[in-house]
Amino acid sequence: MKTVSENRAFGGVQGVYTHASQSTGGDMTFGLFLPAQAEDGPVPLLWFLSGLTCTHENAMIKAGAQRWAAEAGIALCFPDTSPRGEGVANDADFALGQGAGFYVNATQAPWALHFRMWDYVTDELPRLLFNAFPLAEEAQAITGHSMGGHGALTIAMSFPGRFASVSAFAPICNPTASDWGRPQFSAYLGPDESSWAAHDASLLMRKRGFDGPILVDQGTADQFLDKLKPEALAEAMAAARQGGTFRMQKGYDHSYFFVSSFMEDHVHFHADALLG
Ligand SMILES: N[C@@H](CCC(=O)N[C@@H](CS)C(=O)NCC(=O)O)C(=O)O
Repeated sequence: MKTVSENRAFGGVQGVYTHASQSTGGDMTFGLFLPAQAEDGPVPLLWFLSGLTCTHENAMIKAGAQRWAAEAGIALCFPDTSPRGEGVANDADFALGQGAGFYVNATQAPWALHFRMWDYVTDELPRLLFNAFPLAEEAQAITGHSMGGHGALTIAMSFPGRFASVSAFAPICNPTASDWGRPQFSAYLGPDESSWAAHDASLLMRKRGFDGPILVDQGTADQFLDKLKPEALAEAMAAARQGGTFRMQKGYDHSYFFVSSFMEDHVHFHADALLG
């Protein structure tokens, strides 16, 4: 692992690191914020998974999470959203290929070679982080924006007991029924739609739900509402009798102005679950 940069922030350190990844077969970059409390021992970890077109950097510099995480004594990890590089498959559509890994393990050519973001985020990167940094493996929570909200929700429901809490900002809620989902799952996972269900938060909600608190925020003026399908997740939560909070935020769009507006609430929500 190589250090790209480390900057003092809110009494802690915002770092950026690269490492050779086995799951994606190339170098991967991530951001990690360690609060000052990490100098005295392991701290809880909140994952932030980002959306389409994002690298590790967008949320790190625009979501405004560090201030609240520093106060709560929680670390933040900002993974990249896909493998990258010249030898890595890509597509002219910004919603497929580099910057659009959708947090799945691709099984289809040409994607299967590198696009293994499920393994990367749920297995390889956690192992690396818990070995290299003062982080408490038993105290994890997860959040994300848009495609990253989809990743956060599907990962949280797929690993019962791993995450104390899950939240999402404008998540892609029902990708198997959306233009943000169907083309990508066809490309990455192939035509057999039965393999898609494990990556649809609304279907997982009806099947398993999440054993812990959930917070979802969605702007009513989001330009991508027809693709995000918040109603599918809200209906699934009600049908599954899932405890949780689903908020429609009047007038907010899809941007990081929306994300940063509600970041304090989300970090406090996760801090309550992680620290009691
Ligand atoms: N570039 C796309 C929009 C993609 C987009 O809004 N991406 C969101 C996540 S789904 C984002 O976070 N973009 C990067 C940023 O705002 O920093 C378009 O023109 O329609």
